[in-house]
Amino acid sequence: MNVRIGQGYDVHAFGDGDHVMLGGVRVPHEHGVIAHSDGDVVLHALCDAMLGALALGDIGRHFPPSDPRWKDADSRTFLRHCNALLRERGWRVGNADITVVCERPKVGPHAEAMRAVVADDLGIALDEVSIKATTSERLGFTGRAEGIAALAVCLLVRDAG
Ligand SMILES: Nc1ccn([C@@H]2O[C@H](COP(=O)(O)O)[C@@H](O)[C@H]2O)c(=O)n1
Ligand SMILES: C[C@@]1(CO)OP(=O)(O)OP(=O)(O)OC[C@H]1O
Repeated sequence: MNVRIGQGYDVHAFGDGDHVMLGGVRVPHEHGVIAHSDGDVVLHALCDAMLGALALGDIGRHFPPSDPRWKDADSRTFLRHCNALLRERGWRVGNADITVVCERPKVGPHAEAMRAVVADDLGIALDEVSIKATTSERLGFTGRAEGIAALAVCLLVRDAG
C-alpha cells in the first residue's frame, strides 16, 4: 500500500454573528467569524492537508477568495471537491486528526457530530476521523479570544497495483 501525508492550518478572526461553523456543524457562539466562505477552520485545514498530501496546492488556489461563487459557501463543498480530486487519482483518506484551538466555544460537545460529517463526506469510517480541541491558556490571539484556529494532519492511502 502506498501512503502520503499532509498537514493543514487555518485561522479566522471572530466578528459579528451568533455561531461558528466547525466541521460542518453549526456551533452557537457569541461571535461569528470573518471569512469569504462560511469560515469553517476545521474543514479548511483538512482540505489543505488533503491537497498538500498530493502537492495539489492549497484551498485558495482551488477556491479563490476573489471568486463570488464561494461567498458564504458551505465548506463541505470544498471538502467533497478535494476528496473527489484524491479519489480520481486512486487515493483515499486513511485517517485524519484535527485539533481546534480556541478558548471558546467548547468544541467537545460537538466533536462527535463533526466527526460524523467529515467521515460521511470523505466516505470513510468514523474511527478514521479524530477531532480534538485545546485552549492556548489565554496566550496569543486565540488566548485573547480574537479568533479560532485549526490544525489538520491526514494520511492518504492507495492500494499498490
Ligand atoms: N475550545 C475548547 C478547548 C478545550 N476543550 C476541551 O478542554 C480540554 C482542556 O483544554 P486545555 O486547553 O485546558 O488543555 C481539552 O482537552 C478539550 O477536551 C474544548 O472542548 N473546547
Ligand atoms: C475558503 C476561501 C474561499 O474563497 O475563503 P475564506 O472563507 O476566507 O477562507 P480561507 O481559510 O481564508 O481560505 C481561502 C479561500 O479558499
